[in-house]
Amino acid sequence: MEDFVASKNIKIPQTLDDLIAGLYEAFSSDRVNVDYVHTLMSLYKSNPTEWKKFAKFDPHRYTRNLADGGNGKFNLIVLCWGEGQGSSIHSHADAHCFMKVLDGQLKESLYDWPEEEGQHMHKKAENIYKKNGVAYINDSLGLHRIENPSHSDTAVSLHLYCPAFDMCQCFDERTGHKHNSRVTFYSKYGERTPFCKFTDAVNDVMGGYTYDGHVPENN
Ligand SMILES: N[C@@H](CS(=O)O)C(=O)O
Ligand SMILES: [Fe+2]
Repeated sequence: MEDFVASKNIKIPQTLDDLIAGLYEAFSSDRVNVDYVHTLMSLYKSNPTEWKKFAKFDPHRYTRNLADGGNGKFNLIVLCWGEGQGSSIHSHADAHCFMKVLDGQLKESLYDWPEEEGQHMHKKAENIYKKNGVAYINDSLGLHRIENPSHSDTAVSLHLYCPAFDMCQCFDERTGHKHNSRVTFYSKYGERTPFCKFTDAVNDVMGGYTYDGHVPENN
């Protein structure tokens, strides 16, 4: 990574604001340089005083808290994982997905896309990411599930999605059956989003039962 830093002349982000400024620059053109963004996110050293305002936990499920809308190019989201909380196996709506651990540890289980329904899904790898580690996935690499494996410590991660998305697919590990799922924001810019019951056909929600003012199309 150091060679890459030297050769690309990357300015090391000293603060979360520096990181966000670097990301705006990185996403100012339409081509996403995955290695560059990965390096930039790795170089930022997590400082809780900078991201605590976004980190809102829920006792029942992991939360998604919008930190920056990336000028319409990307979403930067702080995810909070209580002890033992995790996501279901899911896809990423054709987006680039970067995940940096800000606190604690997270376990990623990687799966192949199911070839046909009715078969147990194949787990192809398991990775543990420690504080400041960065993971990357997109749909061509497969599906994943993230968990906080600790039963005594919480975990926090910073996710960058480009482009932003509000629906993805979730999969049943035993059968490969998939269904559409809405991804919501538990808070935006540090403010809790108001509760609302959805009335459309999508009944699964990732990231907290909230309504963020935008109703996606029915599935
Ligand atoms: N992609 C998930 C988080 S994770 O489990 O990777 C989400 O945006 O909610
Ligand atoms: Fe994910």
